[in-house]
Amino acid sequence: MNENEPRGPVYLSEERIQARVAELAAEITRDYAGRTPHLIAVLNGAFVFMADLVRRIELPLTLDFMAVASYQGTESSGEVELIKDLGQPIGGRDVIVVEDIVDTGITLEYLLDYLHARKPASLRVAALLSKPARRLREVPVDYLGFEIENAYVYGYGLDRDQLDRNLPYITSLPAD
Ligand SMILES: O=P(O)(O)OC[C@H]1O[C@H](OP(=O)(O)OP(=O)(O)O)[C@H](O)[C@@H]1O
Ligand SMILES: Nc1nc2[nH]cnc2c(=O)[nH]1
Ligand SMILES: [Mg+2]
Repeated sequence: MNENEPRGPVYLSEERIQARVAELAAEITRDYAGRTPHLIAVLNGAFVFMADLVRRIELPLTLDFMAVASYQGTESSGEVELIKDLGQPIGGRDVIVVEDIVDTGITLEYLLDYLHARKPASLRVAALLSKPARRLREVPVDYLGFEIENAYVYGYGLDRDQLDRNLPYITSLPAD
């Protein structure tokens, strides 16, 4: 079998992802006209989405990365651990948090509390994927790529036991 063949159903093709990322970037470009947004991606999962998104935003911008972890394998531990803090202050900045997926919402809730306390001028969220069926915390997503059903997905930055983050499309684990 070809190593690059999808293992499960292709959930979202590379073409669909790229088209949607371009739409989100156009919305951000319109909404932040005249400003210099500061994008903060959440490592590791959001690194691919972040790289594609920023290259399509037609504005001056700055960016940073934070790292948190709450998942072991495919299950959330329910506790968020800060692994890498902000590299630059965000006081007075127009911050956009960039996430690959909002699942239970626990990670995003933690991040929004953490960032809000540092007094940005504004704070919004861009997430490629959302799984509303799994939500345990109510969290805002201002720029959403796709709402998806309750399946464990991977590829395009998202991992399957740390592997497959490099797939250019998104696929899913077959149901048990
Ligand atoms: O809404 P939640 O249930 O909190 O889940 C979403 C978070 O889980 C994943 O990250 P993970 O902690 O697995 O680390 P990773 O980004 O390094 O894959 C994903 O990238 C989100 O950050
Ligand atoms: N890779 C991956 N990470 C997640 N973190 C929370 N939900 C998911 C998911 O569906 N896939
Ligand atoms: Mg993550």
